[in-house]
Amino acid sequence: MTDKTLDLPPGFTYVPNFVKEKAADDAFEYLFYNLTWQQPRLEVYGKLHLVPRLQCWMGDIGMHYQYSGKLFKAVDWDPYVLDVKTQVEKLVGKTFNSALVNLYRDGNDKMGWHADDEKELGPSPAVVTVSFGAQRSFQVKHNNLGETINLELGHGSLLLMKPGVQASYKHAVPARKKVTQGRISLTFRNILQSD
Ligand SMILES: O=C(O)CCC(=O)C(=O)O
Ligand SMILES: [Fe+2]
Repeated sequence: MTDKTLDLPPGFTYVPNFVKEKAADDAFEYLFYNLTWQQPRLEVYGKLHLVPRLQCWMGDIGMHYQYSGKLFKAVDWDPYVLDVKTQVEKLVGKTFNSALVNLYRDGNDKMGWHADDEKELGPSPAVVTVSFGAQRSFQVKHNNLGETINLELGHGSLLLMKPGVQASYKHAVPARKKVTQGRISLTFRNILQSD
């Protein structure tokens, strides 16, 4: 696999047209209407807040995921997401047993700064994001360097964060008030322990 965008930080690989445009259009529509979306409440500094996006956690049977002190039980693989997973695994050369699927209904929905560094992912996970719908900024910031790098994740694109990235960088999807369209991201992960 070659890095298509040369100014990415080390450990990041971006593939703009991982899913072709027409198939990506169909994928957005299909996922939007067919997944069971949830908007969990998470506790932040002792107060419960609805997460500012919708999500669907899926994976192999028995997978669960601890996130901000809350346990999410995976629903069964959606057949289309499973198909994308197989293509991702071929490209990346790693296997994944779960996916957090995020729906940003419009530019008000967002995800704050974090690393995908939950202990269930192991010390040095690979995380892959496949995006459908509105182009959104994906910001990346090194833990010791101030600079925020803006990546634009397009419709049908794939972003790979290689092993090691989560220990050094945080990432976020900031609000973009002018964006009126939705975006869905499939974020493939490998959870080490299961029931
Ligand atoms: O929507 C995205 O591209 C990023 C999502 C993300 O960082 C996550 O699910 O942990
Ligand atoms: Fe993340």
